[in-house]
Amino acid sequence: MTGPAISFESLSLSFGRTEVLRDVSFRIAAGSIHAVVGPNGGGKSSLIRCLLGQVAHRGRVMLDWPGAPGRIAYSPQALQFDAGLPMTVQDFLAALDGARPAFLRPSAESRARIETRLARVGMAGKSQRRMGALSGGERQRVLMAQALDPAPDLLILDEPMAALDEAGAALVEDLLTGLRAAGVTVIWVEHDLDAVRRLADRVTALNRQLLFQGAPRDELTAERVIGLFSHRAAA
Ligand SMILES: Nc1ncnc2c1ncn2[C@@H]1O[C@H](COP(=O)(O)OP(=O)(O)OP(=O)(O)O)[C@@H](O)[C@H]1O
Repeated sequence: MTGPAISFESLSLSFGRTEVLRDVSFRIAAGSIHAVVGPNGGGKSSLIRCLLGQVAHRGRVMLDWPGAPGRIAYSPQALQFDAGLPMTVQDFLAALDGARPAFLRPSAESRARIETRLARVGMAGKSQRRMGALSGGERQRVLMAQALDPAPDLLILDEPMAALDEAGAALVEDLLTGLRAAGVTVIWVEHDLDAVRRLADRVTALNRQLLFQGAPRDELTAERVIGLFSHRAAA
């Protein structure tokens, strides 16, 4: 076991007058794959931003590590950047390494490591492609590549399969299975409920407030699923 347990306690978040999360409390077990599901605008990404410390919120988020705090990695839902930037995949991954100034050519060792990372996500040989020229799925794979190396102890995935084709989704499923075996804690925002049923240990459903949580096979019944996605986000 390398990953932490995570407790959200009475988490509330508002943007101006809009209440995005209301009194949300739940716990994620150490070393588990924990899915967060819910309708668009239901507050899933906002919950992640609270966990990452990116937004001021009420309530508490606590990480309970089994030993010394480990590495936290994050693969965001999307990457915002100017598509015209002359930035290659290699430039992007090297800049995130942060070991040397971004304008210097990465060392041979760093370039080899980037190639290995890319191969792991099915992007072998694409390090010289321009980031702005990648498809949505390829961009998603690059985001996964940066999250997986160095090996994380806590991995936060915000809709990793959203832009992926079937092969890409299968790759993410394989990666998740490997992460579980390694004892990594994974918090996984996902719309594909079949994938959640197959892979997640626990699921939490959010629509601004906590709707239900438990084992996916018990909780994601047909009725619940219809109820979950037939409404817009709560006002
Ligand atoms: N910085 C912000 N300022 C104002 N409102 C925001 C901000 N960020 C998010 N919101 C609003 O908070 C609500 C919840 O958004 P959030 O992105 O957390 O939902 P989500 O469940 O991740 O949705 P999706 O599945 O569409 O990604 C939405 O109504 C969104 O417009």
